[in-house]
Amino acid sequence: MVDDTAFIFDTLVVVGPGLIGSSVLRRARAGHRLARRLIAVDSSPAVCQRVMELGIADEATTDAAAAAAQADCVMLCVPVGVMGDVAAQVLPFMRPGAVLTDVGSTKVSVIEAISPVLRADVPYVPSHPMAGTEFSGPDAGLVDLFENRWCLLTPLDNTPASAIEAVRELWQRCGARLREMTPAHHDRVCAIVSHLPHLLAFTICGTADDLAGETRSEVLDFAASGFRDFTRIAASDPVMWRDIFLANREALLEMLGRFMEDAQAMARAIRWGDADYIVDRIERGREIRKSLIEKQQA
Ligand SMILES: NC(=O)C1=CN([C@@H]2O[C@H](COP(=O)(O)OP(=O)(O)OC[C@H]3O[C@@H](n4cnc5c(N)ncnc54)[C@H](O)[C@@H]3O)[C@@H](O)[C@H]2O)C=CC1
Ligand SMILES: O=C(O)C(=O)Cc1ccc(O)cc1
Repeated sequence: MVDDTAFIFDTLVVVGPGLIGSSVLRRARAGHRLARRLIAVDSSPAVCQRVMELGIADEATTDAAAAAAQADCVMLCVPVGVMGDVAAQVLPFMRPGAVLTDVGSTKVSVIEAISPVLRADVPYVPSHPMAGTEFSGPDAGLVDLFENRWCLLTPLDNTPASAIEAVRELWQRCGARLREMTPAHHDRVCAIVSHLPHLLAFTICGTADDLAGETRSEVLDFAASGFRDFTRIAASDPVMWRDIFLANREALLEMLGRFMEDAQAMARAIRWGDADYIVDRIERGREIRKSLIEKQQA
């Protein structure tokens, strides 16, 4: 049991204090007893400087090894494509018993990338807060980003219960609700609820942009009619989403295949005037929206 009147960790090191990392730092700064001391690590000196200007860490450095040596917990908040490299930079310097965690949007590939450099005396708890925005960087963080949102944990068979409990407590103090699942199940779920919607948003914006001249300017002028909601998601960070698509290739392609079949079925219903099919599909969409509102996840 974690003592809920004490800090969970003495020193928390957040590697990659962008949208997600800086939101955790802001939460820790706001008196939720995540950690007594906060160190931010980023490969960009400009990000380190900004973190200090924002006052959301006690220290900000590009020296991952020196920070890791002081950590009771290292949280990796970098794009999923560099998780393995960054883990290799911090793990050799971590103290025995310190906890490693990450916030990556894909889990099988991140665990595969980190596993070869893992140490038996450093427990690793993979996590994924299901909360975010289309913005990036340390200025984009929000103290209440995780409030009432799900955070998914995908512990390994040998992850000690005490480390899982500490990471659970950290997310709970960020306001999140916790669920545990296997990494493979996580990746299938996220492929349909998060990764495919982003793929569709990027694609529809590209399709609209490919339309010639006049029509393109009309897209911008009259976009309020549905298109606008896609553009918010399509404004997300290219490196982050490139990495997610490549990392979750199999599950994403499976969900895309199913979607394309269903889109074909809709096209067929429209061609043949199958009004009942069309209405049924729209009603299912409305039901899903209604249940999200009821669950306060809309
Ligand atoms: N943006 C979102 O809505 C969500 C993102 N995630 C995951 O969280 C992670 C971070 O995403 P964001 O906070 O959105 O990204 P971000 O772009 O806002 O921040 C990432 C930070 O990592 C730094 N960085 C990149 N490579 C590095 C390296 N090799 N060494 C040290 N620092 C490095 C960048 O300079 C940047 O400051 C990603 O793995 C993403 O999949 C998870 C949930 C939601
Ligand atoms: O901004 C949005 O709509 C998001 O979907 C944010 C988001 C992005 C990536 C994740 O892994 C989880 C949440």
